[in-house]
Amino acid sequence: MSGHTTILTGASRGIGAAIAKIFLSKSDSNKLVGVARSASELNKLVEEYGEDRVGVVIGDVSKKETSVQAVELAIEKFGSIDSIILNAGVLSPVEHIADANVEKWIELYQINFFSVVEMIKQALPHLKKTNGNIVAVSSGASTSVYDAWGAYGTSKAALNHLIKSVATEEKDINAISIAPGVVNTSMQTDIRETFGKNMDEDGLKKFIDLHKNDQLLPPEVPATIYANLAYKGWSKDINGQYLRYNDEELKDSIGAWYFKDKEEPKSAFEPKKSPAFADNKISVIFVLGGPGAGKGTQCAKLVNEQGFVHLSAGDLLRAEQQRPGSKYGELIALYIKEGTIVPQEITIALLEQAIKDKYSQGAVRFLVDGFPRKMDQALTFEEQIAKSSFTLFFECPESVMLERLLQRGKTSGRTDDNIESIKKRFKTFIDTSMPVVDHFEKQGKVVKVSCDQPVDDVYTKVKEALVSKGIN
Ligand SMILES: Nc1ncnc2c1ncn2[C@@H]1O[C@H](COP(=O)(O)OP(=O)(O)OP(=O)(O)O)[C@@H](O)[C@H]1O
Ligand SMILES: O=c1ccn([C@@H]2O[C@H](COP(=O)(O)O)[C@@H](O)[C@H]2O)c(=O)[nH]1
Repeated sequence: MSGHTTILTGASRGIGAAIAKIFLSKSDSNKLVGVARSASELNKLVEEYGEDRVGVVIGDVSKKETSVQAVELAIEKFGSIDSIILNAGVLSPVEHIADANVEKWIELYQINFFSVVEMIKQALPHLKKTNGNIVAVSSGASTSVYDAWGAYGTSKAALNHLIKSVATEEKDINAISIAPGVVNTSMQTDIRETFGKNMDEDGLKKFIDLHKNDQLLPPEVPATIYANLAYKGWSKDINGQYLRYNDEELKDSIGAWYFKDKEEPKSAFEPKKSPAFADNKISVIFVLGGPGAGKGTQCAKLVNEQGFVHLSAGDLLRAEQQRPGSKYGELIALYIKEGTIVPQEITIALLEQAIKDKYSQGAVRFLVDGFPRKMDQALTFEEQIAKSSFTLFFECPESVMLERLLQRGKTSGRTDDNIESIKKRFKTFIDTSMPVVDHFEKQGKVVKVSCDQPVDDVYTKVKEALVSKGIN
């Protein structure tokens, strides 16, 4: 039996579910034993990747038999264990120490800490044979105090120490503890809706604001780091350490793709930087509409007849995905197939470069197609690159878009022109992209064109829309 086998706890939701998918899509020879309390999501993994690559253990990680079963299953089914990813964890009880219900703290420790000791102990003899990797999902709360998070924070601090200890005691294995950043999972929903009542107002507001300003990380971002670490390992000099998912120290080990500056969210009092193309040096029209509405088709006509430069964010991402040596390739592929929005840093960097290249060749009129798809992109683009003149929005019934995409899928070769991805893209469009259209509409900067007609009829309306905005 060959390939890399990992055991992943907390595999059915949030970061764990994303790690499972990313790990399994990295290589057809990767195998996973997923551990979770509920079966449904793990069974979906079995359906998608096959019984010969996915083993399932349904159980409570705080029970010894769950770890024993996971290790036994990995060995029986796949023959070895190359890594374990210790992700299962709970946040509750969120309460001040003065009010501590110690029984509840012990329950939390059973899950967040003792289950990890047990799983490491059970897997260790097998990990030693493969010089395997132990990757623990820690938290920023292990080193910083968050109000009323004493139980969780101390358990994660203990986890960091455990990882350092095992890396020191066991020379044949590697162990590392990584904090995932503030991630858009059900834990954040619980903080906002339930646990927050015991936190002080300022502490809770930070989380509410991150959510409101669309600054929570998609689970795929840290999940990619965890999957890569488990799969590829890391350099000796960081073995045993606690790091954040975007720390520079990880860069060399995994060629990671997502390293944000370590700066905190900007203060409201900081002076705003002006965009790269201030003072109307260029004109930018955002072209938005549902998947398959016909944005690309109409943009192509405008390029031919009116001399615009057409930049499709989707095309730029697909080109970056294909570019040999791209460190973002795998990540982009995953987001596109899932119909979700690639982290803005990647897309905006690609767009900025493309605009600068074209500008240096004399271009000043840009159609930016399929962007911004998310509020954070809209705000960052207008702050850092250029203000948009307006948004051309294509309205189209979903049934028509579906038909067009399925038709296009017969020849496009796109990984997202299939019914599963299309459904996800429609959902992302409604949930994530429509708020951008609403945002610009409130500023009186949206022109709508209905596009459920033949291409040339739509084009006539597009030209009228441009004329209404002073463009001939
Ligand atoms: N008005 C139209 N009538 C019929 N078919 C159309 C029309 N406009 C576009 N199409 C076809 O529908 C498909 C989707 O069009 P297009 O690629 O332009 O959409 P899009 O909005 O850019 O899609 P995506 O967001 O997925 O990139 C294409 O195969 C195109 O030929
Ligand atoms: O700003 C963007 C634009 C696109 N994406 C991703 O690409 C696919 C395909 O985009 P098309 O415009 O249909 O070519 C889209 O579903 C997203 O996954 C993105 O992340 N950010």
